[in-house]
Amino acid sequence: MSIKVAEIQRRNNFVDYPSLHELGDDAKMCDAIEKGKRLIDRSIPILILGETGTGKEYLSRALHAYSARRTATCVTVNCASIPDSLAESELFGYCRGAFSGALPGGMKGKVQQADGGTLFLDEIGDMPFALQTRLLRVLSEREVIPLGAAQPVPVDLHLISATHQNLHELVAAGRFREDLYYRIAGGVLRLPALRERTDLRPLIMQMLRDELPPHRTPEQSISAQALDLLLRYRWPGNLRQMHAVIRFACAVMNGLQIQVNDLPEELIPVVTSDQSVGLRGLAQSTFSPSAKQPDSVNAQTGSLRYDERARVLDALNNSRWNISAASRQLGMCRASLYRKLRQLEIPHVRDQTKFVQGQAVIFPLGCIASNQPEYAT
Ligand SMILES: Nc1ncnc2c1ncn2[C@@H]1O[C@H](COP(=O)(O)OP(=O)(O)OP(=O)(O)O)[C@@H](O)[C@H]1O
Repeated sequence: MSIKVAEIQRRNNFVDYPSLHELGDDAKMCDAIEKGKRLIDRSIPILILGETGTGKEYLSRALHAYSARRTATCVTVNCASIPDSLAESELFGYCRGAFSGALPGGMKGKVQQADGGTLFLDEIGDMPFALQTRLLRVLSEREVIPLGAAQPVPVDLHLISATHQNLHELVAAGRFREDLYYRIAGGVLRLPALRERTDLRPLIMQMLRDELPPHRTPEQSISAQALDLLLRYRWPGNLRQMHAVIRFACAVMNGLQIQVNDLPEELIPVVTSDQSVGLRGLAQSTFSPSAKQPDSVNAQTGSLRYDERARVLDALNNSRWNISAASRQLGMCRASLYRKLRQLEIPHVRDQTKFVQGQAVIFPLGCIASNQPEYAT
C-alpha cells in the first residue's frame, strides 16, 4: 500500500475497521448485519445485544465503516470502565478552569469528539443513573453542555449502543431509564452466541488467514483432529475466546500444521485414570459431541446424532477398528460405514494418535464410551 493511501486511511480512521463481509455467513448474523445496514442508512439509533465476546463492538465498527459517516471518527466509550467521578467530564468534556486539576485548555468530551461520526456506547447497561439523564438530554436536544460552559454545543452523531445485559429487567428494577431505552433502541440487533452459529469453519479459516504468513493456506495449516476439536467446542467466551485460541495455536505451533497439542489445555480431551475420556480444566458441557453445535432448536437432532456417534464408536472400539467387523456389528456394509464416519466427522483411528505419558495411545475423538488405548505405535 502506498504511503499516501496509508496516510489517507489513517487520517480517515479506516485502519482497524473490519468490513461487514468479514463478520460471517451464519443466517442470524447475516440478518443482524442486513438490518444494521438499513438502520444506519436512516440514522436510527442501534442497540446491539449479545453475550460477551459475540462481536458487538466489531459489528459497530464495521457498520460505521459502511455508513455515510465513515470518513469521520467512531468514538468508543466503555460505560462499565469509566469511574463515576470521571464519567461526566469524559463524556461531556469541560471548559477552562471548570474545576481544580482540570487541563488548562479544557477538554472535549467523547460526545463532542464523535461529532460528524459515530458514538459507540459499550456496556450501556452499566451507565450510572445520573449520567443517563444527561445523555438523554444530549440525544433529544442534539447538543452538549460541557462542565463549566455557559452555552450548549451542537453535536451531530449516529449512536450505537451495546450490552450483554437485559435492559428490560434493568428498567423494571429502576436501574435504567425507560425513556433512555426507547431513545437508544431505535433498532435492536441480536447477535448469536458462537455455539449457535453454523459458520464456525469459515470463521476459523478467516482467523487463521489473519494470523498466518500470507503464503500459508489456512486449510492446510491445521490438522483434521485439531480442527475437529475447535468445531465441537462450546466456546463460552465466544469470538473473543476463539480469536485468542487461534492466536495461541499459531504462535506455539512447531511445524506446518497446528496439532491438538498446540491448542490450549482446556480444549484438549485427555485419557483419565479410569480410561474414559475426560476434559482438562472445563466442564464436559463445553464440548458438544457433534460437529454442528446443537442449540435449543436442534437439541433433539443433536442428541440423536450423539447416540448414533456413540453407537458407531462403540462398534469400532469393540472390533479394534476393524471396519468389516464393525460394519457387520452395525448391520451395514463397509461403504455405508465409511460414509457414516464422514457424516459424523469421526476421523480414522490412525489419525487420532496422541502421546500420553510418553506413549502413543489412541483415543477416539467422539469423547464417548470407555476407551482402551487401541494400540501403541
Ligand atoms: N468477525 C470476527 N472475526 C475475527 N475476530 C473477531 C470477530 N468478531 C470479534 N472478534 C474478536 O473477538 C473480540 C471480541 O469482540 P468484541 O469486542 O466486538 O465483542 P463484544 O461482544 O463487544 O464483547 P463485550 O461484550 O465483552 O464488550 C475482538 O477483539 C476480536 O478479537
